[in-house]
Amino acid sequence: MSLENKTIKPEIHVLLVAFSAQGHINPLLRLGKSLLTKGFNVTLATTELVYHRVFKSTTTSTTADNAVPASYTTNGINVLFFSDGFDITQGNKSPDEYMDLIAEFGPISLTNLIKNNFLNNTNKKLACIINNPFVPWVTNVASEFNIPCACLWIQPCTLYSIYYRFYNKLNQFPTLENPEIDVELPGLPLLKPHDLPSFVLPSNPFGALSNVLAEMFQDMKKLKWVLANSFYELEKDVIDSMAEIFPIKTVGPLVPPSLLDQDQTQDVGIEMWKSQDSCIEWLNQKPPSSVIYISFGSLIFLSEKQMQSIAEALKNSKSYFLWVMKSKEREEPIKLPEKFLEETKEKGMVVSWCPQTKVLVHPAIACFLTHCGWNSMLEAITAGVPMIAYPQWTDQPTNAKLVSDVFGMGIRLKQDSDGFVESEEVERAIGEIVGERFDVFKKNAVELKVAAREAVADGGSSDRNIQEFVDEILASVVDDN
Ligand SMILES: O=c1ccn([C@@H]2O[C@H](COP(=O)(O)OP(=O)(O)O[C@H]3O[C@H](CO)[C@@H](O)[C@H](O)[C@H]3O)[C@@H](O)[C@H]2O)c(=O)[nH]1
Repeated sequence: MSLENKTIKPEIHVLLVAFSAQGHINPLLRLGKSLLTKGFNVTLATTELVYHRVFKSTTTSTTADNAVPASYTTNGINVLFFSDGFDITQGNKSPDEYMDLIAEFGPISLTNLIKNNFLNNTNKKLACIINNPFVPWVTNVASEFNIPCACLWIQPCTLYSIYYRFYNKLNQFPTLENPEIDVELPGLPLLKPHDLPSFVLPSNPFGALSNVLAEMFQDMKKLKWVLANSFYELEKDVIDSMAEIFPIKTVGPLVPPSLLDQDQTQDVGIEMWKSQDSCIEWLNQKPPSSVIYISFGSLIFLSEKQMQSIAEALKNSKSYFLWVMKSKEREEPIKLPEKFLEETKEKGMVVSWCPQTKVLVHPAIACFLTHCGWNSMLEAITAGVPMIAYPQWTDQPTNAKLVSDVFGMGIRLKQDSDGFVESEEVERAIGEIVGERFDVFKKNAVELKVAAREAVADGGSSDRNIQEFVDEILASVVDDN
């Protein structure tokens, strides 16, 4: 079924609502792009904070310095900004403070945005709202207007299953009294406490974020669909295990089109930092599969001691390396371990931000030392690059378990109880992954790379799921009329 062969008069709109983070916005925008090609009108609503941090530099708004434009368009998707109550002139907020603020101001701002942009216009039919985790209140706004709501889950389906079962008390998890128990869940290998997401551990210090997840998973009835940025062939067993409980439909990988051999000019993703593209020139001079790429995503800043330990390992290893070392603030100079750059100038390059997806597909890359953020992992999977997992918090420990024990495309570093990794361990892991076992990891990685392309190709599992979702939205519009 397509929009053209229906006799619906008003324009059919889909509204995407994203939390203020690049890793949340980009998968939603890419799903929006697919819906655009199916004939829907697509709008992204995100916070004014995102406008100031990301879009401001790319718009040609003539408004006063801190004023937010009424709307903005990126590759066919309309972008609207709503207030999260955050005043950018007042400095940063802790995650807990920010979650409280957005939960208080978000629902009112979004309600007004929907009324002003959709409900006051009889030519527009808002057929579906799609949110993502960390803005669970969006489902309440949608149900007040009686608009069907979907959630795009932006972590592995494995995490969806774990959280669903944990927050609804379906299985046994570690407790304060019994912190060391292993967890056995359908479709997954046995999970030790250090394989579990930090939010489900009794030691979890991230109260507000965990509460927001609890709110989502304990009140799923307002969600008509749960979609996932993953693909069926990657997490088949765990997806099947949720089918009878609360199904999740994979629609990914929602990665830049270039990673899937598609037209990159059609990408809708945003970038939080300007990348140092000179690293591609540098990679061009290196032999195939000779460089270790190291990056810990957009949120994590390692301790000085940990950076020294990794630096020591890179200095001693025989491989070349490309290391993304973010500065806390964009303008600040990067803090490098003493003499490190000088000692390694023949074999390494350090940048503050790189074009990661171009780096991962470069033939010179041998493996990726990663914190296991799900966007980075999906990019590595689609590029067919083996990984060394160095997880820190939230979903990352479980993602690391997937790398080593489910996807078979890498190994996890041995960490002490504080998460610290000794330099010898990093050196050992690099030796292991680029040594004898490289061919096995690479073979598994390439198989998943092929499966990812098949999933998004015409008639593939994700393509079929998107079409099914589209048909169901259209059916609900027709029922409504
Ligand atoms: O130099 C760099 C480094 C990173 N990236 C991009 O930045 C994104 C990083 O995303 P991700 O790997 O998901 O890491 P985080 O930004 O840390 O993501 C947060 O959000 C993810 C999705 O919910 C979770 O899986 C993570 O644990 C959480 O930390 C990726 O698209 C990278 O391509 C660049 O473009 N250049």
